[in-house]
Amino acid sequence: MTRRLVVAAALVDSLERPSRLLAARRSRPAEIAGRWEFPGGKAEPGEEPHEALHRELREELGVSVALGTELRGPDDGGWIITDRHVLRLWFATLLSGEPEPLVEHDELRWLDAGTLWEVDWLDGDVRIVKTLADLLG
Ligand SMILES: Nc1nc2c([nH]c(=O)n2[C@H]2C[C@H](O)[C@@H](COP(=O)(O)OP(=O)(O)OP(=O)(O)O)O2)c(=O)[nH]1
Repeated sequence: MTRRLVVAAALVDSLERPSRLLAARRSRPAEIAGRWEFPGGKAEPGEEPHEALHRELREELGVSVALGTELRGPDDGGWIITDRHVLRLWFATLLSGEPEPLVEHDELRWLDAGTLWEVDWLDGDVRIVKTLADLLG
């Protein structure tokens, strides 16, 4: 089965020395409402992953970002997050705008190494967060 590509951002305070990461709480759909994730969404057919990610962050958070490197995962470079979706994740920092939960999120939180597990991450994201935990200073 081909999984749908979801592109998302590990939005951090600094690409060189990240210490804080932005997590977003889903407000819908009901099955995952209240769980936390990396902001992002599905790439449209024919859309480049970077282009899709800039679009999603603009729509969801109202920000523009600079993209850094990709945090490559074990599943052909991506991260299988559900039966139907594979995630690709890029580091990013803010260029303009202050992130707001505009659509499909109802809360945002900046987390550091000490608070990373205070939120209830979506099941598929847990192993990604474990990998990121080692990178947060
Ligand atoms: N954006 C995002 N989605 C995730 C993460 N982890 C995870 O399991 N998912 C799941 C939730 C959804 O079932 C799916 C992504 O779909 P989405 O609803 O964010 O996509 P979208 O913004 O394009 O929304 P839509 O137009 O399809 O409603 O992947 C994550 O960290 N970020």
